[in-house]
Amino acid sequence: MDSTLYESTLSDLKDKIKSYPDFPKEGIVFRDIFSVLRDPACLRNILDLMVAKIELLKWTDVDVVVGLESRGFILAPLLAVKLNAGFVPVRKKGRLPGVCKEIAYTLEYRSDVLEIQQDSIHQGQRVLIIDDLIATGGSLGATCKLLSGLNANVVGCLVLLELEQLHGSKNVEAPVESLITF
Ligand SMILES: O=P(O)(O)OC[C@H]1O[C@H](OP(=O)(O)OP(=O)(O)O)[C@H](O)[C@@H]1O
Ligand SMILES: Nc1ncnc2[nH]cnc12
Repeated sequence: MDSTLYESTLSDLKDKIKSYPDFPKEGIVFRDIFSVLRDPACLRNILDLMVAKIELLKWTDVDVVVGLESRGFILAPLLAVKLNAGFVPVRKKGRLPGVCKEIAYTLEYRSDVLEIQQDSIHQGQRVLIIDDLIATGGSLGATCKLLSGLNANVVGCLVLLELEQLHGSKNVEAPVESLITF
């Protein structure tokens, strides 16, 4: 994709993302990806732009795409198909059967526990982590730690939106890239 088209498509997407002040708590400005996903052209553009970014970063050679529950589950499997990779979920505690590894974490507006199935990734597999958004980096940081515990080779994390002022990538041990910053 040529760089002028890339930039204008991103700028158009950014303009269409709706923001909700004081949701889900006072002081949080909630950036709602569903306001663009419902538009078929925007959904297609998001996918194309994410693939273009992955190609630019040379992150294409991956075995597994990991997605974070729940909004990460929308984009991760779509990208896994494009990259000819498998999809592995990281879920909130108590939802995955079998032996799981867990980690407690804090995000912009609450705390929780994340889990991954122990047999879902093999030692040395190349992993790309996908989520909709990075705020404090709590969720992606915890996911990287879970994957380190499975001896995975995390190539990087790609998100659609980054909340720049929170400097979330500092809390993530793998490289973090985003398409749109607020
Ligand atoms: O960088 P952080 O501070 O960790 O925040 C980012 C996370 O917050 C949201 O998840 P959340 O679990 O709140 O909601 P969801 O279940 O709708 O994805 C979002 O989808 C990211 O995963
Ligand atoms: N400000 C925000 N908007 C949407 N999702 C979020 N997850 C964490 N912080 C968020």
